[in-house]
Amino acid sequence: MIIGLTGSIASGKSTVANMLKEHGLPIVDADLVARLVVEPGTPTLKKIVAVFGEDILTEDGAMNRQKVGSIIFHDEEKRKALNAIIHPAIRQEMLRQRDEYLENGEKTVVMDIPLLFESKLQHFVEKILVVTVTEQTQLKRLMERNQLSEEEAKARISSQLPLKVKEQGADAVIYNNGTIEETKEQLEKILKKWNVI
Ligand SMILES: CC(C)(COP(=O)(O)OP(=O)(O)OC[C@H]1O[C@@H](n2cnc3c(N)ncnc32)[C@H](O)[C@@H]1O)[C@@H](O)C(=O)NCCC(=O)NCCS
Ligand SMILES: Nc1ncnc2c1ncn2[C@@H]1O[C@H](COP(=O)(O)OP(=O)(O)OP(=O)(O)O)[C@@H](O)[C@H]1O
Repeated sequence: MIIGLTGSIASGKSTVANMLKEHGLPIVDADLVARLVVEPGTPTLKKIVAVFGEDILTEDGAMNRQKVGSIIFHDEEKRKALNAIIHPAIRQEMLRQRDEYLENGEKTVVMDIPLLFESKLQHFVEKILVVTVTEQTQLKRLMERNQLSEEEAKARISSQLPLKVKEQGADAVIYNNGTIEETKEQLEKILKKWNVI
């Protein structure tokens, strides 16, 4: 079974992905893949520089993530331009990793894709698991984790579809406002229902 794990920024996807890892399930992580495909020397980074300019590089030729983030989360056109360059490369590498796990005999693969709904990737997966929180919790956790101002955190949140919309498209929802233990209990119930554990 291919499980699509999604939610929105700081809703708790990585927290749940770690719990899935503890069950021995393989994870294909879109955020990690997004880092891989822009490593220095990659064709994707060259295309990004051609559009965004040399200013977005650090001294050692890597993509300056903070700088790119501060541009794209405040400018929809720039975000679309970045997505158009980087998303095809991310998709290709994610499918390669998924197929490798399946070829190695894994029965279940988890694809952690923050933008599953925004990028209309529902067809990549068989079951959709949405990790959700209230807007208040999301804002608080994002500001704390990334050391962002309220304005910066809100810009990031509003660049994604509302969590309420994602909940409606889910096969199962985990409400991650409570303790980590409560989240773990919800996850285990769902995995049992899906015969994964
Ligand atoms: C903008 C970048 C450089 C910021 O890097 P940074 O290290 O600060 O954040 P990180 O990569 O860990 O992403 C954190 C979260 O931001 C959100 N996010 C990232 N990119 C986007 C985007 N294009 N649109 C909306 N939300 C996004 C996701 O929820 C993601 O989980 C980076 O996120 C990036 O390269 N984004 C484009 C690729 C992408 O769309 N990634 C999302 C997964 S496919
Ligand atoms: N149940 C919880 N109780 C307290 N803190 C939590 C809980 N779940 C997650 N957090 C914290 O909230 C922050 C966001 O969680 P996490 O990194 O798992 O979100 P995410 O959805 O993967 O975010 P992103 O899309 O930005 O990568 C982290 O600092 C995490 O430690």
